[in-house]
Amino acid sequence: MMTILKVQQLQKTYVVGNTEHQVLKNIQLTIQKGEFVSIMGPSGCGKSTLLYTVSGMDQATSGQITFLQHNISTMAEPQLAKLRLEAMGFIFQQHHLLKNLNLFDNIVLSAYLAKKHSRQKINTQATQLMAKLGIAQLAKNDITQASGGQLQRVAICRALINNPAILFGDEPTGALNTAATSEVMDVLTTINQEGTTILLATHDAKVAAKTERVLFMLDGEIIAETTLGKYDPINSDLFKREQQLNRWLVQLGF
Ligand SMILES: Nc1ncnc2c1ncn2[C@@H]1O[C@H](COP(=O)(O)OP(=O)(O)OP(=O)(O)O)[C@@H](O)[C@H]1O
Repeated sequence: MMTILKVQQLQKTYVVGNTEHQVLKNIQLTIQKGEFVSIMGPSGCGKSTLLYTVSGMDQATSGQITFLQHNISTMAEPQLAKLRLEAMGFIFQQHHLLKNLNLFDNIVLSAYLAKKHSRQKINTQATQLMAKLGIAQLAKNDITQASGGQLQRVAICRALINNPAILFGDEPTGALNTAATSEVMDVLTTINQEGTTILLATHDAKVAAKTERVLFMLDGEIIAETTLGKYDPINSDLFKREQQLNRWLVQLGF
């Protein structure tokens, strides 16, 4: 096993007026390459802050964050931005696609900016990704010509275009209906099976039940975790996984 992300004694404090608000308290977290991990916990417990801090989008107050061989905690912003572009993918509750570009161009834009590969190679990769996610026919559409679930799949293609080592998701299914949530989770499961490490925050136990390991946060700390093992859409008993997770969440008072 190879550790992809190691977080030690991470603290994050926001100062609002004269008041310090400690949002992350002494977080320890290790993610192995290839894992699919979710973070649950009540609203305001710090899930998003944790994702943004470990990915270097937000600065830690103290502690150490090691991503691959990079010490994120001490990296300068230009290097961090390059690392994020080349090695991390992000999906959010809202797709944040640009409305003046068609869906294909939304996907390729960050890879064109990264300039690591020729446009021809990037276009081929985008076409393959869209086909894999079942949205090839939407390439020329704009964002008003696709459903919420389809747009989120476009956002996933965009996040994967630079072949990131890790994909972060902040409530990636939060704006979707049940059917679209299930579709997106199946897509993420396939991507994970193919080797991409995934860390996502979710309120939804049905989403977390499809992940391999679930962390529970309360008031800025990870207070518990449970391992469900890899979800296999063909052979896994999803109902059993959901029951197991719900029992655990009830024990935690969630
Ligand atoms: N930029 C900021 N300045 C001040 N306080 C902030 C800032 N961002 C977040 N917070 C506070 O930090 C705490 C944790 O917020 P965060 O969004 O990380 O929680 P969360 O668990 O993701 O919540 P939700 O599930 O509702 O998205 C909250 O009390 C929030 O108000």
